[in-house]
Amino acid sequence: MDVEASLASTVKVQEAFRTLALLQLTYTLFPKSAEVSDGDCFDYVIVGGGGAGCVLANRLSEQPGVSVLLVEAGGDPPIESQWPALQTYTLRSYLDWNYTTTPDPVSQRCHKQHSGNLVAGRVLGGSTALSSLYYVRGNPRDYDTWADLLDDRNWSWDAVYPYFKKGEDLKDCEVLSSSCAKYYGTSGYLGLTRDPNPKSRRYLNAFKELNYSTPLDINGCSFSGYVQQMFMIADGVQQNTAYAYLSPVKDRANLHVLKHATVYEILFDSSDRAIGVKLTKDNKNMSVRARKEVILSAGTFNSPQLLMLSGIGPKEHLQELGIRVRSDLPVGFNYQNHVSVFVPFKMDYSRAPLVPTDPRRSSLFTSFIGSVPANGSADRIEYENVNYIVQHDSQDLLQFCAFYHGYENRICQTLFDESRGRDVLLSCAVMLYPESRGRVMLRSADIADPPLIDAGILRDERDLERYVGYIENTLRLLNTTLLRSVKAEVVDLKLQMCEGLELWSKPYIRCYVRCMVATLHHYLGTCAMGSVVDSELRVHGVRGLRVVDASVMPSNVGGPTTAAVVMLAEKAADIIKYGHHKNINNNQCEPEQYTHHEKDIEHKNFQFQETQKEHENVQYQEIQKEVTHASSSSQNPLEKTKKGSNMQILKIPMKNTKKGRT
Ligand SMILES: Cc1cc2nc3c(=O)[nH]c(=O)nc-3n(C[C@H](O)[C@H](O)[C@H](O)COP(=O)(O)OP(=O)(O)OC[C@H]3O[C@@H](n4cnc5c(N)ncnc54)[C@H](O)[C@@H]3O)c2cc1C
Repeated sequence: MDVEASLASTVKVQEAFRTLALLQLTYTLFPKSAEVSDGDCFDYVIVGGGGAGCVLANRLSEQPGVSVLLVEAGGDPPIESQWPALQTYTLRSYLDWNYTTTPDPVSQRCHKQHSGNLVAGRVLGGSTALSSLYYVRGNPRDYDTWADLLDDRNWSWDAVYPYFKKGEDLKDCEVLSSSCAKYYGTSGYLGLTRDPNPKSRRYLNAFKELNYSTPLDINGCSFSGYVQQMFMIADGVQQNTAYAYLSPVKDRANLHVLKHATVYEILFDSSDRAIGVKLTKDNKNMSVRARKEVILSAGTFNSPQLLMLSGIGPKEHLQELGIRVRSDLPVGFNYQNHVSVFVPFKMDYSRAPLVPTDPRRSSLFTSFIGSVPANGSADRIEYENVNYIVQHDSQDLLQFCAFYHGYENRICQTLFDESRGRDVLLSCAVMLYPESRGRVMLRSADIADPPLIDAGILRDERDLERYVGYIENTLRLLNTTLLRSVKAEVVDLKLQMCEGLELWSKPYIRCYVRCMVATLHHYLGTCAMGSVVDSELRVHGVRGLRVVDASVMPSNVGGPTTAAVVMLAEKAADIIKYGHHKNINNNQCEPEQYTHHEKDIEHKNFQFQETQKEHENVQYQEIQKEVTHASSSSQNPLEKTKKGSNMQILKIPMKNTKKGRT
C-alpha cells in the first residue's frame, strides 16, 4: 500500500458517504428545519448549532413561553458522524469549514505547504460531530485559573463542577459500580461510556512500571494517570451535541432550528443594542429579529469573524478593511490550541490477520490516554499522552499520517515501510498549556472569505524546550519490560530537515518537534472572557449580545475541550434565564464538596481501589439488568423503516426523552 493509494481511497469513501447523505438516513433523529420568513421575531436568536449552540437551544427552550431560533450553516449529522469509528471520513469533507493555518515560518515543517488543517464542523453538532469523542473535563486548577483571571469565583472549579455533572449521563457500567460514579452526573443529556480493551491493558502496565498511576478514571476520583478513557458514546452512537441535546426535544414547539443558513452580520439599533441578524439561506438574504438577545455560538474562528464583520474588534484592523467600528475590542487575539507530536514505536512482529474496525467502536484505533503529572505534584498536569495501537501493515497508519495530520507523503511512506510486519504504538505528546498565542483576523470584509488564522505554534521558545522534556519522557517507554520483550524500536522517519543530527539527542528532538508538531482541534480564546466579553458572557461596549462557545474560554484546559464547552453552555443558559450566575450546588446535581488538595486526591485514589471490588459484584449485576432491559425496549426509527432491506445495518437508537429532562 502506498500513500497516494491510501489518500485516494479515503476520498472515494468520503464521496460515497456524501452520496449516501442524499438519502437523509438520519433525518428522523433531528428537528425539522424551521420555516422562517424575512423579519420573523424570536426571543433568542442563537448563531451556530455546534458544541455550545445545541446545548443552549435546548436549555433556553425549556421555558415554555420563550421562542428560540437556532441558525446553523450546515445540516443534520449524517451516518459517518453518528458512528464513532467513521470520524476520519468527516474531516476535510463537506461537513468541515476546511480552514488551514497561515503558512508557518517556525513549525509544521513536515506538513504539506507547512500549514495545518484546522478542522471545524459545519453541521448541526458543529465540531462535536467530527470529534474523536474523548471526554475529559480537565483539571480543577484550569477553572480556578479562569476565576483568578476574571476575579470572579463564579468560574472556579467549585462553581463549574455542578454544570459538568448537569450535562452528563454516565452509562459506563464499571465506573457506575465504582466509587468514581459519584463524581459524574447520570441524568443529563451527554451519554458517556468507556471502551476497555485487553490490548491497551498491557500498555497501561508498562506505564505503571514507569511509576504512573493507572486509576479507573481521571474525571473526578483522580485527575492524573493513564486510563482507558471515557468517550462521548452511548449505545454505539456518537454523542455529538445535536444528537444528545436536540434529538430528545426535536418536537418542542418553541424551538426552531434553521439549517443550511449562514449568518453574515449582526443587526444593531441606534443605541448599539443587538436586535437580530442578517443571514443567507438558499441564496436569499433575510433578517431575523431577536426580542431579548442574540447569542453567538459560531466557534473560535467564526464568532470573532462575525463580531469583526459587525464592527466589534480591534479598531485598526477594522478600519483597514473599511468596517465602521462599533466597539474597539481585542477580538481574535489570545488564540490557543493544543498541539501534538507523535513518537512511533514498532512493536511485535505479527502475522495475525487484520481485523476490520467495528464502526460503532470508539475510534479507528484502540487507544488509551495519560494525563501526565508534573514531577512531584499529582494534581498539576504537565501534558497529555494519547496512545494509539495500530495493527501491523494497516492502511490506517497511512490515513492517520497523511490524511488526518497532513504530513508529507514521503514521511508517511517511510513510517509505513519501516514498520512493515509490526504493530505500531503511536505515542502522542499533547502540549496542554502552550505559552504561544495565535490570532484570528479577517481576510476581507466578506463573510465568504475564510478568516486568516495564524496559529502561532511554538512561537514562544519555552514551548519547544518543554517539548524536549515530553519526548525524552516518552522515550523512557523503551526501558519497560513490555517494550524490551518485543524488541521495540522507535521508527526512524528519516526527516531530511534533521539529517546529520544524532538520533534522539536534544538537538535532534528540537528539530523533530519543529518538523512534526501538529495542530489539534481544541481551539479557544479568541473572544475571551475578561477582554471581549464579561464574566456573564456579554460583549463589552454593546447590549443584547453574548458569545457562548469555546472562544470565550480565557485560558486552556487540561484535556480536549467539549466537556468544558458543554459545561460553559449549561452555565450560560442559567445565567441567561436567571439574569445572573446561579449557584446550583443545592439543586438537582447534588455535587460533592470538592477540594483538589493533593492529599485529598491521593486519599480518594486509595479509597477507590479499596472499595471498588466490594461495589462491583452487587451493583454491576443490577446495572446490567437495567441496561439489558433498556436496550431491548429502545426505539429505533431507522431500524423500523429499513427492516428487511439491506440498510438494516444503519441502526442508530433514538435518544429517549428522559424523565425530568424536558
Ligand atoms: C476533528 C476534531 C476532533 C475533536 N476531538 C475532540 C475530542 O476527542 N474530545 C473533545 O472534548 N473535543 C474534541 N474536539 C473539540 C470540540 O469538538 C470543540 O471544542 C467544540 O465542538 C467547540 O464547540 P463550539 O460551540 O465552540 O464550536 P463548534 O462546535 O465548532 O460549533 C460552531 C457551529 O457554528 C456554526 N457556524 C459557524 N459560523 C456560522 C455562521 N456564520 N452562521 C451559522 N452557523 C455558523 C458551525 O457550522 C458550527 O456548527 C474536536 C474537534 C475537532 C474539529
